Amino acid sequence: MGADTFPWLKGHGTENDFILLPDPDGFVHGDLDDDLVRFLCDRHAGIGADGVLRVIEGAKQSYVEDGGDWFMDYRNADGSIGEMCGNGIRVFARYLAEAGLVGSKPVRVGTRAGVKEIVYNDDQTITADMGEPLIPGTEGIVVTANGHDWPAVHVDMGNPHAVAFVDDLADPGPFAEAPRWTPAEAYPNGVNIEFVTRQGPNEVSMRVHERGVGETRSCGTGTCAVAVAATLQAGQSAPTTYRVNVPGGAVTVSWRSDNHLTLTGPAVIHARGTFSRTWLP
Ligand SMILES: N[C@@H](CCC[C@H](N)C(=O)O)C(=O)O
Repeated sequence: MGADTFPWLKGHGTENDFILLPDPDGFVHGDLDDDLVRFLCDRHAGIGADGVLRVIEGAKQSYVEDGGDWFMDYRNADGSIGEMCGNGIRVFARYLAEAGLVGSKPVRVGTRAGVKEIVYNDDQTITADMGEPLIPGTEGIVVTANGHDWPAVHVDMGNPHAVAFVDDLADPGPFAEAPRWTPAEAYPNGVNIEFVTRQGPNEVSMRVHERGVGETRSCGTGTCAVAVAATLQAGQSAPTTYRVNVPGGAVTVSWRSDNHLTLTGPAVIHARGTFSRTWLP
């Protein structure tokens, strides 16, 4: 279903890359087809990306009650739905600004994990209010990769995360296999797994294996989960601010005293084109 040809753009935030599909009225793509998402994200046969961000006017979508000004319909590269995407929302906000869709009021972006407010900073970074973390438990979860086991902290940022502190970021290995976790019931819908080393009192480095994608160069919700876990690990409490280094760059996460997290980082749009459905296999 959908139009024979449609416009696309590509952008990234700390090299977590996304294909944007402008669909203001929500009818170009109908209910976005998993096969189309997989094909677009394929790095060999398609355009290549970690996920797809469909841009729909908030009032014209029917996925959530409050779609904000603009709704971000996020899909992982395997076609699955992710409730929220912290790098994606900045790239989405960059697209809105460049397309002239932003007024003088802060933009409210609707997601399946609630509405998030966006601030455009003078230094060209973008800040998203990521809302409050849920911390279902800090004990009992173990992640396994490359023959090693690590205890992990469960932090939910609208989507699920398991954060494991490691001695060396090389330890989890090259992720030839997806890391596993126990108990299975902790994450019935799968999980994003972050491996973290502490670099200083307020600085950490991480690698991530994303649910529905594989290892990526960055994960914004993951950086927030990591900042929460690092704060707790250090015996600190909000307000804290962490620099979180990822393979694709660095972001700043603040855990404010009102319990909201803010995520600040870069976001760029770097390619655009027109896609023809006749190219689909
Ligand atoms: N890359 C994202 C997270 C995308 C969703 C995730 N893979 C999931 O399934 O929860 C980010 O920047 O937060």
